[in-house]
Parts: sequence; structure tokens; C-alpha cells
Amino acid sequence: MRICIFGAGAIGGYMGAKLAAAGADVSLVARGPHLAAIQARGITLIEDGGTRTVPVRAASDPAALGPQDYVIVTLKAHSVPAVVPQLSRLLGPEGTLVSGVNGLPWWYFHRHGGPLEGRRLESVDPGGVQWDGLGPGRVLGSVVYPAAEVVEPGTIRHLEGNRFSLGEPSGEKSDRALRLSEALTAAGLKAPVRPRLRDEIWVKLWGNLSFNPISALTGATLDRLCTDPGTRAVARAMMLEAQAIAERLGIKFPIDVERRIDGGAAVGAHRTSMLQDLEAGRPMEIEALVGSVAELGRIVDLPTPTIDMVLALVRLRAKVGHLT
Ligand SMILES: NC(=O)C1=CN([C@@H]2O[C@H](COP(=O)(O)OP(=O)(O)OC[C@H]3O[C@@H](n4cnc5c(N)ncnc54)[C@H](OP(=O)(O)O)[C@@H]3O)[C@@H](O)[C@H]2O)C=CC1
Ligand SMILES: CC(C)(CO)C(=O)C(=O)O
Repeated sequence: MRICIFGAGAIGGYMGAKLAAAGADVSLVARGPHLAAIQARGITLIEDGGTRTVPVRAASDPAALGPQDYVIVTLKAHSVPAVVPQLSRLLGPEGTLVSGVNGLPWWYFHRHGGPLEGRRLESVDPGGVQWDGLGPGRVLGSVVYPAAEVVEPGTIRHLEGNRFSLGEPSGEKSDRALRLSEALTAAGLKAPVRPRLRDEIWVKLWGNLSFNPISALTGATLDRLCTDPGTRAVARAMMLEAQAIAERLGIKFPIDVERRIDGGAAVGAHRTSMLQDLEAGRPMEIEALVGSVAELGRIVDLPTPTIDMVLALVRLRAKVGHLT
């Protein structure tokens, strides 16, 4: 079973190092000094107080890697449209595309059922480039829970968590989902196959939608923004707007907003990925995490006044910082 991880930065590098260490047939698509370091000495994973370097095939040109059974995309959401032709070639006729990207996925309404079946989302798939170029039928969904970072080229530090939930858009327990789950489990990761992955997508998105832009706008770490009464109220308002939209789409939330915010606070003095991107001068995942929920609000005809306000502020923050 051939697995390629496209965009092997923090999350893809973590997953790739675990798979390579377990002897899986895995290859990585990376670039720049990070790729050069992986090609020179392998990928290094710092985890649980230990450091291990494993050799792994890596390239910037996916054509060098040949057709794959699974292509796991761990790029930032806004980087995916540009690589659709490369992804399509890597997948070959039968390959499965696993989307390990935060935010509302572009395939959300594929096999969703109901009046919105097949609806495309402009905020995450401008011009339908992914839908048309990859085809939603190839997609196996995933929710990424681990936290990791690239500490220097070729070296990933794992911070916490090892779960990559998997799920078919249809909710079926397919062979392709079960086979990937087995490979990830053999590598020491948790990879449950979920019948209702969209519920998990929303619980994760709840936090990213609100905590991430608030942190980018204020510079505050998670513990502070979740406990400061003012920003907690903003996060709560955004999450309640999102909850109404999600519930209209049939989502069942297993916890309430207060518990989700308390969970964010418990993570501690974490700089959200959006704050990290802002500080590093990189584009932020604004449309996938925030713009997508505003778009859904329009689609289901529910108001999103707080989300719209925060979205306007963080979009302007990106423009002012030349991060678009
Ligand atoms: N890091 C974390 O802890 C978590 C991240 N996530 C989500 O996972 C996804 C990936 O995040 P993360 O791993 O942090 O991101 P990273 O930026 O660390 O990884 C993406 C990698 O892809 C590379 N890349 C981009 N475009 C190309 C290309 N065309 N060809 C080859 N390589 C390319 C980037 O290179 P370059 O640096 O040169 O741009 C980078 O190394 C995001 O959606 C994020 O929100 C979810 C949970 C936690
Ligand atoms: C905020 C957090 C920890 C989860 O909500 C996250 O996923 C991020 O930093 O992007």
C-alpha cells in the first residue's frame, strides 16, 4: 500500500515520520530547506522526550514518486487549489485522497443528502477547482487532532495528541478507510473510522473559527483569550452562531459551548496556528476557518453578525500585513 503525504510540514512530517518508522511504504512531498534536510539525513521526530531520525523518500516534484494508493494532504487550506493538477497525477485512476486540512472541507456537501447535496463552497474551493479537478468521490475525510511544529528544517517536534479520525463523506465503513486506519494504527497513531465525521469537523471548527482569529487580532494565547471575559464572550457568540448553522445541517454537538471554551483554556499558553502564521508573515487560513462558516450562514439563511465582524477585522489584518 503506497502512501504519499503532500505538504509534509508539521502535521504531515509527524505522520510521515511515524509511518516511515513503522516500515510503511510512505513518501513525502515537501520543498525548500526542509526537503533538502529530509533528503540529506531523513526526517527527525522529537516525541515523548526522545529523538529519532528515519530515512524516507521525499521529493518536491510528485511525478518522481509515482501513482499512490493514498495521498494525504497536509497543506494549509489555501495552498491546496494550486496543487490540484499534481495531486490528480499522484492519485492515479484508483487512489484515495485524504484531506487532513483544518476548516470546513471543500467536499462537505458530497454524499450529504438533502437539498444541499453536491453544493460547492466558494470560500474553500474558489471556482470549484478542487471539486472539478480531484472529484469528491475520491475523498476520505479526516480530522487532525495532534499538535506539532517544524523546529528546524527536517525536524518535527510532536507536542500532543495522536488521533487522526477518518470518515467517508457517506458515513460508510469502507475498505479504503479501514485499510488506512490499520496502517496508521500500526504506526502508533489513533485512527478511528467514524460514521459521523462531520460532527467532529464541527467540534474542531468551533474552536478554530473563534479562537484562531481572536488570537490573531489580539496576540493572546488560548488560555488568556478563553478566560478574559470580553474575548470569551466574543468566542461564545461566534460559536453559538456556528452551532445554529451546523444544527440546521443536522449536526449533533456532543458538548456545549462553555465546555468547548473551557477545553481551549485548558490547552494553556498556546499560540494558535493563525497567530503563529501572522507572526511568521505567512498567509492565515482565514477563509477555511471563518469565511466558510459565514458562507454557510448565507446558504442556510441564518445571521452571523459576530462572525462577520471578526471576519472583516482579520481579513483587513491580513491585507495590512500583506499576508494574502
Ligand atoms: N501544526 C499543528 O499543530 C496543526 C495543524 N493542523 C492543520 O493541518 C494543516 C497543515 O498544517 P501544518 O502542518 O501546521 O502546516 P505546515 O505549514 O507546517 O506544513 C505544510 C507544508 O507544506 C509545504 N508546502 C506548501 N506548498 C507546497 C508545495 N506546493 N509543494 C511542496 N510543499 C509545499 C510547506 O512548505 P513552506 O513552509 O515552504 O510553505 C510546509 O512545509 C493545516 O490545515 C493546519 O491548520 C491541524 C491541527 C494541528
Ligand atoms: C486553537 C487550536 C488549538 C484548536 O482549537 C488549533 O487547532 C490551532 O491552533 O489551530
